[in-house]
Amino acid sequence: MPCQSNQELDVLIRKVSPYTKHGKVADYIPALGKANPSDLSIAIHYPDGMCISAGNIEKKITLQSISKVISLALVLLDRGPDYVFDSVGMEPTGDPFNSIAKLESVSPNRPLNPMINAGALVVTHMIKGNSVEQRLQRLLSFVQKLAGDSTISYCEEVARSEFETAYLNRSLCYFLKQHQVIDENVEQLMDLYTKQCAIQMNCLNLARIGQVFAMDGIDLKLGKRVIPHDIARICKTFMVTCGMYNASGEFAIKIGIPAKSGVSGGIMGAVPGKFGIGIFGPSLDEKGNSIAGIKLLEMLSKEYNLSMF
Ligand SMILES: NC(=O)CC[C@H](N)C(=O)O
Repeated sequence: MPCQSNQELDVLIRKVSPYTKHGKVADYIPALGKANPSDLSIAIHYPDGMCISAGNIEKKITLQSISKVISLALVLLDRGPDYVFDSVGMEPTGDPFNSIAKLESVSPNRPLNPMINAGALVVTHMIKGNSVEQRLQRLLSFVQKLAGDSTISYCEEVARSEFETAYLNRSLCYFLKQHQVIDENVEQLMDLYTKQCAIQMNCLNLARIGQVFAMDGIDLKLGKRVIPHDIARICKTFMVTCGMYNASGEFAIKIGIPAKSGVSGGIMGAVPGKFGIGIFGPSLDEKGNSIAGIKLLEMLSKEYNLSMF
C-alpha cells in the first residue's frame, strides 16, 4: 500500500519548519555534516498497513542511536534478559549519550543503560555470530524483518566516517575492556558498531518498525508476532526512560510517546496500541535531538491526545 501524503501533517510540518534554523546538523561524524538542515519529513504507519506522510519520506537516513533499540531487542531474543542485564543496567543517567563519567563513578563499572553509547557498545558486543560480517548480517536481517523491507543495508560512507573518528567510543570500549565488561578486540567491535549505526532507511521504514513496537511486537500486516511481548515491553520502557538521552524526562512530560532519536536527526516513535512514527529532521538541539522533530511530535501529541500518561 503506497504512503498517502497528508494535508494535516503537511500543515504541522510547515508550522514547525522555522525551528530547523535554530539547531545544527551533527558534524562530529564528518559524513553527517553534509545533511541539509532544513529537511523535515514524517511518516505514520498504522497496524493495518495504512500509511500517511508529509515531506520527502523517500530520503534515506542512517539510524545512529535509533539502532540501539533494535540491537537490544535482538540481543534480548538471543541471550535473554538475565544475561544482558548482568552487564548493562536499567537506569537513566541524566548525562549526554557519549558521557564516560558514570562508568567510572558508579560501581560496578558497567553502563547504566543500553541507550547510552557505553551500554549500546556492550549490547553490540553481545550480537551472536562468528565474524563482524555474520553478526552484521544477523542484525540487518532482523531490521529488514521489522521494517518489511529486504533491501535495507548500511551506508559505507557514514560507517567509515564514524570508524575513522570515533575516539570517544574507543575510549568507552577500552574502559569496558579494562573492567571485563567486554572481551572483544576494540577495532572489531567499532567496525560492527559503526556499521550498525550506519544502517540506512527512509521514514516509512522507521515508522513501520515503530509500529511493531507500538503493537507490543506484533506485525498485524504479516499476521504474526515478530518480537516477544516482554522484549517489546522492555524496549519501549527504555524508549520512555532513556530514548531521548538526557532530555527524556522533559520529552515524557511534554509529549508522552515512547521514542528513540539518533544524531542523524531521525526519531522513531511508538504510540502504544495505535501507530508508529518515523521523523527525519537533521538540525539538532544541544542534546543531539532533532529540534523540529521534537516540536512536530509535541504538536501531534497535543492535537491528537497521544500522551500515554
Ligand atoms: N546519539 C547518537 O545517535 C550517537 C550514535 C553515534 N553513532 C555515536 O556513537 O556517537
